[in-house]
Amino acid sequence: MKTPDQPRRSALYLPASNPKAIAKARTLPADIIILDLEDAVAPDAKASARDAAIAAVREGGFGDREVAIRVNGVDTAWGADDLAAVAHSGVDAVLVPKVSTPSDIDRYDAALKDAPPSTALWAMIETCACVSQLDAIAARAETTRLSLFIMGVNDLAKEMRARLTPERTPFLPVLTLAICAARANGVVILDGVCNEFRDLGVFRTEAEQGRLFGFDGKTLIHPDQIAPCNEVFSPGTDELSWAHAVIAAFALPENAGKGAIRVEGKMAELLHLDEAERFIAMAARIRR
Ligand SMILES: CC(C)(COP(=O)(O)OP(=O)(O)OC[C@H]1O[C@@H](n2cnc3c(N)ncnc32)[C@H](O)[C@@H]1OP(=O)(O)O)[C@@H](O)C(=O)NCCC(=O)NCCSC(=O)C[C@H](O)C(=O)O
Ligand SMILES: [Mg+2]
Repeated sequence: MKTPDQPRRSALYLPASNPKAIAKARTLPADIIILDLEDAVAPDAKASARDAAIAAVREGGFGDREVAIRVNGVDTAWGADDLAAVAHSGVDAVLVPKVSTPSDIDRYDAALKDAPPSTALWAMIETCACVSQLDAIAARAETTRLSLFIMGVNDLAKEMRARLTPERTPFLPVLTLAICAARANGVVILDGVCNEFRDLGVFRTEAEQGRLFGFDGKTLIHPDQIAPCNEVFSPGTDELSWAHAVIAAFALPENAGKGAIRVEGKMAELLHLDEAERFIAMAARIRR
């Protein structure tokens, strides 16, 4: 059964116009599968890709993986038909592109008003216009189906006219702002894609940067990126051993009522106890 707090370490995009990729996705260990109707699908294939995505969701076979459909923007030639079709598909989430304002979220939410309550609204963070309104956009999680952000670094690079290098220097402030807005409003947030799908060294470095910044997981474009991504976004052996040590130390009678203690030569506060419990719960969910 899918739960709101299930792991979201890896989210693989695939063009919904590619039946081989859809079949393969059912066998891959990604936590999330995103059937794309937007930028990965050519204009002539939009309508048939929409039908293929809905058919794939209805057919199922994705197991515990969450399945999302990324629709075309509501103001494009295909957006309204995409939204009408996906609203009744029973998909786990509808991912909407190029959100710029809080009212964009309201428009997409209204378009999904007849969808089952289990269908979530996920939003791409990839326009320059959204950057100054990230907190207000994330705050729509309170009043709409919005529950997850995904960074769109390719579109952001295009709009900013920035270069997308492995260090991602021009984007770091936006990544941080988006993470803070998401965290302040209880929204899950996934990092953008790494286009270098043949160089897993570059991919791993970028995934580790995303983990360091605080993302819950990363979006992917190729099956080869799934295993390193799951590894980077799972609590590591060192983190789990530290988490168990913190929990054990706070449980000692001599530490009862204390807010700050010494664990393995370092300070641990009650906030670290929360963090330790989060790691252990996450590891248990991944094992399940
Ligand atoms: C990038 C690709 C076009 C590369 O394709 P190709 O060269 O054909 O890859 P391989 O030959 O290595 O493929 C090996 C097998 O794996 C299957 N495959 C490949 N990619 C996927 C996938 N994403 N999901 C499932 N299966 C996949 C192939 O079919 C081969 O299978 P087999 O023949 O049985 O061995 C291609 O990987 C691709 O299309 N990737 C996804 C592109 C996509 O969806 N892009 C849109 C999202 S990215 C984006 O827009 C982010 C954001 O909006 C932003 O602004 O940044
Ligand atoms: Mg994009």
